Formats: sequence, structure tokens, C-alpha cells
Amino acid sequence: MSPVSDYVLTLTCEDRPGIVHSVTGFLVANGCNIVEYQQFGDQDSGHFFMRAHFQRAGVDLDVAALRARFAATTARPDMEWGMYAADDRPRLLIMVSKLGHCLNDLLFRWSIGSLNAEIVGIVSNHPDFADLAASYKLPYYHVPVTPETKPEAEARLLQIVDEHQVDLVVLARYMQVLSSSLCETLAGRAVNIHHSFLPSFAGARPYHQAYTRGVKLIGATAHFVTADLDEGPIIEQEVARVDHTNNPAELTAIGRDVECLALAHAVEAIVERRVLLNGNRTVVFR
Ligand SMILES: Nc1nc2c(c(=O)[nH]1)N[C@@H](CN(C=O)c1ccc(C(=O)N[C@@H](CCC(=O)O)C(=O)O)cc1)CN2
Repeated sequence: MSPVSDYVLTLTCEDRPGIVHSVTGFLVANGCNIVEYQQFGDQDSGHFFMRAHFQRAGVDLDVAALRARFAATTARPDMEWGMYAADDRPRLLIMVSKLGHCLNDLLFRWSIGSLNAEIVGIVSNHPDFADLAASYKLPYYHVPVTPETKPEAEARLLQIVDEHQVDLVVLARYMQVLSSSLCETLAGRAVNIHHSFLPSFAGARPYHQAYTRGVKLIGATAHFVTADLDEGPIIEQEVARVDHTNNPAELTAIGRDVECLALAHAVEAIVERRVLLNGNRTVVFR
């Protein structure tokens, strides 16, 4: 019995008749069987989005060969597509400042194998989590940032991204604003956790803003990083109920768990190739 391999195909293009027919025709012609399929047609943008998880028996063709065949026979110039071996684990670089709850949560999920990814290192503008990194046998890059040293610090970050061939940079409560040029270089491959239910309470001290406003729900938002602070395409949001008895410190404590969930679920969806960009929004296939 030939070994069966799993693959994922994602595709975005202008919506028109025949896209699904051409893609599924390619898969059948190459001995592939679809085991999970999702699509979405955005009426406003006129764009089509799809994700197919498929299997293929045999070792005669690897993902590179399948990609080449798809490019030669089925892909069209307006298509943005990706084809991945399901066990091809994206490489993550995690960035953190002084608050380690999201970093700790991601490291634990990775250590028990519940994150289909490789964490290749941790970058911080503080030395605080060097021991935590060592406990996971991960390289820790302490890159201090001041307004004067930000260009060198960001150049060092990009060096680390290249050295480790990073697929996704995760800002797990990294509290420095990335420059526009860095955001451009990392476009679509950097995710941030903002500690509010955006668009409410963007910017600094969201839990104090929430306390002052007297909200009954607080939340956290995982979004792609863009030059416009807290404005990037939203990937995942989580909320928790609070009430008049909760002071800002208690809101912050409740918020820690909400932030961990929102960021972990966003990272899980990205590494499973379930997130596609749709302008300043996202399509997330669950
Ligand atoms: N280009 C972007 N960079 C970052 C984003 C983003 O959306 N776009 N998100 C932040 C995280 N964040 C809110 O979620 C945030 C972090 C920091 C600040 C801020 O004003 N920082 C000050 C310095 C604060 C300090 O030194 O402690 C600053 O950078 O001047 C606002 C929002 C991560 N980066």
C-alpha cells in the first residue's frame, strides 16, 4: 500500500465561473482526493477564496512537483496561490517585551505538539525571558530599542528573520511600534495581539480605557501588523464578561487569558493555512 501524503492548497483570485472546476480537475488528474474543502466569494470585492486539504498516495510526486504541475497547467496570472505539504511546519519567531503570558502559552502549546509549527527563536527588547527561552532550548535575542537605536534594532531583527528563514513573526506583547518599512518587509507574515476588542480602545492602556468606560465585556484582538497602529486585518478576537466590581488590575488579569486564547487561535489558523488576506480584512476558514 503506497504511503498517503496530505497537502493544502490555498487560492485567491478574481471570482469567475470555472475556478473550482479547473482546480478540482487538476487534483483528479494528478490522483489527489479532497478530504476538506472550503470557499468564499466576496460579493463586494469580487474576489474568490478557497482552501483544499487533499491527499495523494505514492511517492512519485512531492509537493514541489505538484506545485510545478499546478503552475504549468492550472494557475492563472491573477491567482495568488500556495501549495503546502501538510507536515511542512511554518517557522515562527516570537517577539516579547515585559509581559510573558502569551509567549509562555505559545511555548507550552508548541512543546506538547498542539501547534503545527517550529518556534525557532525569541526576540525581546528586554532580558527578562532569557531563562524561559533556555528552558525550551531556544535562542534568545536581546535587542534593546530606543528611538535612536530603532533602525539598527530593526535591521538586527530582519537579520534574525533571514538567518532562521522565518515564515511568521509573532508579536506576543511586544511593545515597540514597528516602522513602516519593517511592516512592508513583513507584510502578511507578522501578527500582533492587541489587548482590547478592536476597534474599541486602540492605543495605549486599553484596560484603563475599558474601566473608565464601564464596559461589561473586555477582549483581545489578533491582527496582521501594518504601519497603522492596531489597524491591521483582524484574524481572531476573544472576549470575557466583566462587571462593576472589576478594577483595572483585575481587568488586566482577566485579559491575560483572553489575549492568550486570541493569539494562540490566530497562530493555529495561520500555520494551518486557514487565513487568507482580503484587503484590510481576512477570510478565516475554520
Ligand atoms: N507598526 C506596528 N507596530 C506594532 C503594532 C502595530 O499594530 N503596528 N502593534 C504593537 C502592539 N501594541 C498594541 O497592540 C502597541 C505597542 C506599543 C505601543 C507604543 O506606543 N509603544 C511606545 C513605546 C512603549 C515602551 O517603550 O514601552 C513606542 O513604540 O513609542 C503602542 C501599541 C506592536 N507594534
